[in-house]
Amino acid sequence: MPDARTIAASPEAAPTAAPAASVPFGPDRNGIVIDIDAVDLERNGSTLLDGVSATVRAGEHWTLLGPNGAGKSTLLSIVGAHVHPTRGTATMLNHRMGRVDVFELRRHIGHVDPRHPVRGRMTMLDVVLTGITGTVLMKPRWEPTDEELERAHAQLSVLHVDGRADADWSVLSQGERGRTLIARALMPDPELLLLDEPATGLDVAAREQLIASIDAVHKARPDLSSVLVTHHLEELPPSTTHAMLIGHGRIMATGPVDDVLTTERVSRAFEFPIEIGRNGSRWTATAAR
Ligand SMILES: Nc1ncnc2c1ncn2[C@@H]1O[C@H](COP(=O)(O)OP(=O)(O)OP(=O)(O)O)[C@@H](O)[C@H]1O
Repeated sequence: MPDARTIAASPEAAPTAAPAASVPFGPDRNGIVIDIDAVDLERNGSTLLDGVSATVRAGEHWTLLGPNGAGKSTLLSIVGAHVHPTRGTATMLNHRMGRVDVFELRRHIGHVDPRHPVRGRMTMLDVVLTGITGTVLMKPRWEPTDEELERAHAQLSVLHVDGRADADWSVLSQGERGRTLIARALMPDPELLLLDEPATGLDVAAREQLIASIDAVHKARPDLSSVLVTHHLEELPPSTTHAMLIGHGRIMATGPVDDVLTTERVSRAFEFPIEIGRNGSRWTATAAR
């Protein structure tokens, strides 16, 4: 059995940390949905996050950018209430980690994880419906209501894949899977949507459709806030409002997207000369000559 010191130092989110909350899950009275304050995360003797602070308000769409190993997914796992900070505080939807049942908190956060493990025979619609139960598999003896079925189809329709609702997961393309996972994450009607490299492995057409779908979701749900992790500026939806650059577990720049995504700041974060450009509502990044 682990001793008390091991438990206290464990970064894994304890499932039953505190009594059920009476405060509703949503923005606080200042409209803040994510409040990360002076967060450090240590694992196996390494510092993965070092003094990270971030504030996200309702309706903002953030991107978290940085080189491989910078700490992006680690930060997203704290915001998704999967990992506790070693030091500092993480408050999402007006509930601080350590004082809230993380399972309850997670039900209000849509998390699109490209490594989502679908098992057994499931259709696209089945996978979307598991967003209601918060499970990987269809819950035994659980049946969706007509309203839930209608909502699942409506989500797939916004993402332009409703025609494939009955297709088996095993035959879906990467792009169809990506959009299925977004629809799944939206099923509980979350206040916060986290997207971890949603365009990984997509061809250019599927990537463009995905970006258009994310924009459509932002338009359909103006109160929704989102955080999208990527390495590629070309993958940023035009609806992106803010950006954070992260390097070696530290924040390098944060603020409105046009202030942060500059040639100088991006080059510093990636430790490589990169020229940032705009192509209409999109961003480009090329090696500076
Ligand atoms: N359990 C762990 N123990 C020690 N180091 C870890 C652990 N988990 C992650 N790391 C390290 O933490 C650093 C940050 O990892 P993270 O996955 O957050 O980076 P990232 O910015 O998302 O990277 P990528 O762009 O490559 O996905 C990496 O160097 C990784 O090897």
